Formats: sequence, structure tokens, C-alpha cells
Amino acid sequence: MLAARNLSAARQCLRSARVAPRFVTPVSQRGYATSSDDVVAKFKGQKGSDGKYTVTLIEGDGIGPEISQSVKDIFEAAKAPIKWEPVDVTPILKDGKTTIPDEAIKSVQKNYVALKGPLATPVGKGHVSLNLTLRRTFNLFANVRPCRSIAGYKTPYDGVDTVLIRENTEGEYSGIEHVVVDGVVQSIKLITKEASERVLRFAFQYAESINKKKVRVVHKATIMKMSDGLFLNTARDISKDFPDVEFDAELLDNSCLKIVTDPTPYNDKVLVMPNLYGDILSDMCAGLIGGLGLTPSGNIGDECSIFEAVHGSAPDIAGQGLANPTALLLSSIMMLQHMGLYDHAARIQKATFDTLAEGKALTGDLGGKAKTHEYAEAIMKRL
Ligand SMILES: NC(=O)C1=CN([C@@H]2O[C@H](COP(=O)(O)OP(=O)(O)OC[C@H]3O[C@@H](n4cnc5c(N)ncnc54)[C@H](O)[C@@H]3O)[C@@H](O)[C@H]2O)C=CC1
Ligand SMILES: O=C(O)CCC(=O)C(=O)O
Ligand SMILES: [Mg+2]
Repeated sequence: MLAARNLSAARQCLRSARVAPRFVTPVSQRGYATSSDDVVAKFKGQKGSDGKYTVTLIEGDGIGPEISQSVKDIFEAAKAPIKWEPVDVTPILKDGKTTIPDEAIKSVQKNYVALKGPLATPVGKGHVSLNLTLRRTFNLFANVRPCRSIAGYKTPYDGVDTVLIRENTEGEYSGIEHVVVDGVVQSIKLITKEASERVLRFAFQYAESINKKKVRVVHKATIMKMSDGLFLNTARDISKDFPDVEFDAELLDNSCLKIVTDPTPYNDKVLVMPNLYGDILSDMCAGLIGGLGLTPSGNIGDECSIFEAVHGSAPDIAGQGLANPTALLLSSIMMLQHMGLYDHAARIQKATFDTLAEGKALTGDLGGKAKTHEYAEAIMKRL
């Protein structure tokens, strides 16, 4: 009884502590704003004697090395104060479990931040997803996936500005599966109150920090009454701690229909949802603005964060210089903003958006003829 009361008091204390404003830096400078002034201060302490910050780099599979090269070239041209620390994440088997090498883990823990290219996951048999392994290893509980229309690049949808936050450690992605009897398998969707609380609280704080004062939970608690029900009820509880943020909920299928019909009513909201729904909806949103070559993301944790594109390793175009590096580049801009390097982020972002708007050096996915490196060079010329 006493323990329960202590736990509840501790939770209450945590709630009030975290509701306090987290930023001094004005929102106009913070851009994607995934961190706080405290986190920025932590990075300042990481600055080396050469004036540079070390960032772990996981180049990834398929198109990963090509798009990573573009980011490295553009950062060099922009004189961004980043020293890359490349690590190998080839999976190893440890105590019967797939894991990533210790050096990679230590590098991210030391640097607090990584930029990551896509990692391929074999279908069916084979190693578990290394993307999930990384998210779980570093407890990167919130996956922030913004999706904004690119000025000058016309799609059937104008002025898209959605932000989706995906629970990043459990749900349908838990990978707990077993054979019940031959021909019958069971896959467990694990939802805990603790992980739900963590990502929901982040979503409310994030909404406040980017001045989108509405949070919408996307769920299917009509069918998954217990699991999505727990997520939704937890959201209702957490919303009471954020009286200035409007809160509502919507069924996933209805959200899909409404977003592809007209995404603009979603511009003033932060959408938050269990893992798989966020996975699917974020690819869908990318389709609204021109495809997966354009959408960034940040996997955010309390200790460290990993920034990566929404897309995968694109084996159909790998090794041919056809990939659009914009999604990884925008992820690296999110990363700079996360670290408080706002001026460098703004310069690279402007050069990128101006290049896209000019439309002379676009990659094939955007209807252009430029190779990956030619598009990167066009950005570099503007820096
Ligand atoms: N976070 C990660 O590292 C992710 C990894 N994956 C993995 O990637 C592999 C391939 O998955 P797919 O289903 O093919 O999805 P995908 O996202 O790799 O590709 C889907 C389609 O989008 C295109 N595309 C993706 N990124 C592009 C870019 N930067 N520029 C131009 N076109 C681009 C591809 O050519 C393809 O036609 C799988 O092994 C999957 O497990 C998938 C999603 C995320
Ligand atoms: O890990 C994977 O293979 C897929 C991950 C994914 O689709 C995503 O993170 O959006
Ligand atoms: Mg995905």
C-alpha cells in the first residue's frame, strides 16, 4: 500500500516536473525541435578542442552509403562542425540473440547522437530488424516523423505539414511470435502503460514546443479494446496534465481516408499512435508530398537519439546513383537542430529547399534526371 502510494507520488512529481517549459530558444529557430535547452547544453559540453562534435554514423545498406556520402559532402561544404564516427552494425549472435557490436553501442552512448542510413531486414527467417534492435537498445521511445510539402514541387496536395509521433519500442513491432500448433501462429501486440505514458507525454510536450496545440491519438480501440484501449485511456489521463493542448482521438481507418482526401486539417495537430500504425501512416504521408525520398525522422530517447530517413534500403535502385538523399539530409538537419546547431541547420536547409524549388537538378523520383551526387553538388554550390 505504502509502495503504491510512493509510486503514485513519484509519478505525480515526474508529471509536474516535466510539464515545465523546456525551451528558451524561440520556436522559429528550433525547426523540428526534438530536444530541449537541457539537451542542447549537454551537446555543448561535447564540443571537442577542434570546435567539432563527434556524431556516430551508420551508413546502412542498399542506397545507404550513396545517400550518406551526399550528406557528408554537403556537411563538409557547409563547414558544419561535425566529425563523423562510422560504426559497423553487422549483426552478431550473442547468447542466442541477435545484437549489434559493442563498439557501435559504445559510440552512440558516448556521442549521444547518431545519423543512420537504412538497414535491410530479411523477410521471414533471418535476423530480427536491426532498426528495431537499435531503437530498443537505446530506448528511443518516440519516433518523430514530420512531413511538409516542398515548395516548388507540385503534388495533388498543397501545404501539407503533418507531424506524426510513433511509439517506437513495442506494440505490433514487439516481434513476440510463436507457433500454437502446425498451421496456427500467434503474434503478440504488447502495449504497456509505461511506454504509452512516455511517448504520449513526449507528444504533448512536443505539441507545446512547436506551437501546434492539438494532440490527436490514432487508434483502433474499437477492435483492440485492451491494447489500443490502454494507449487511448493513458492518453486521456496524460492530457489532463496539459490543459492548454486540445486532445481528441480518431480511428486509424478514418484517419487514412481523411488524410488522403485533404491533409490540411491535420496541419495544426500532432498525431500520436502505436508503433505499426505510425510505420504505415508515415509512408502514406510521404506519398502526399512526393515520396519517401523527402521525409526525415528522429528516434528520440532520454539519453541519446538516432536520426534517419523514413524510407528503407531501396534495393530496387541501390548502387545506381538514383537515390534521393533529401530524406537523410533533412534527418541530418533535424539532428543539427536537436544538438542546438541552428545556424548550420538553417543554411543547409535553405540550400536544399532552394535547389528543390529551382527544379533543375532533381533526382528521378521527383521527375528529374540528376544522379544522387549531381543533386548534392547543386546544393553544395549554394552553400
Ligand atoms: N528504418 C529503416 O532502416 C527501414 C528499413 N527498411 C528495410 O528496407 C528494405 C526495403 O524495403 P522496401 O519495402 O523496398 O521500402 P523502401 O522504403 O526501401 O522503398 C520503397 C520504394 O521507395 C523508393 N525509395 C525509397 N527511398 C528512396 C530514396 N531515398 N530515393 C528514391 N526512391 C526511394 C524505393 O526505390 C522503392 O521503390 C527492407 O529490407 C526493409 O526491411 C524499410 C523501412 C525502413
Ligand atoms: O526495420 C525494418 O525493417 C522496417 C522499419 C520501418 O519500416 C520503419 O522504421 O519505418
Ligand atoms: Mg516503415
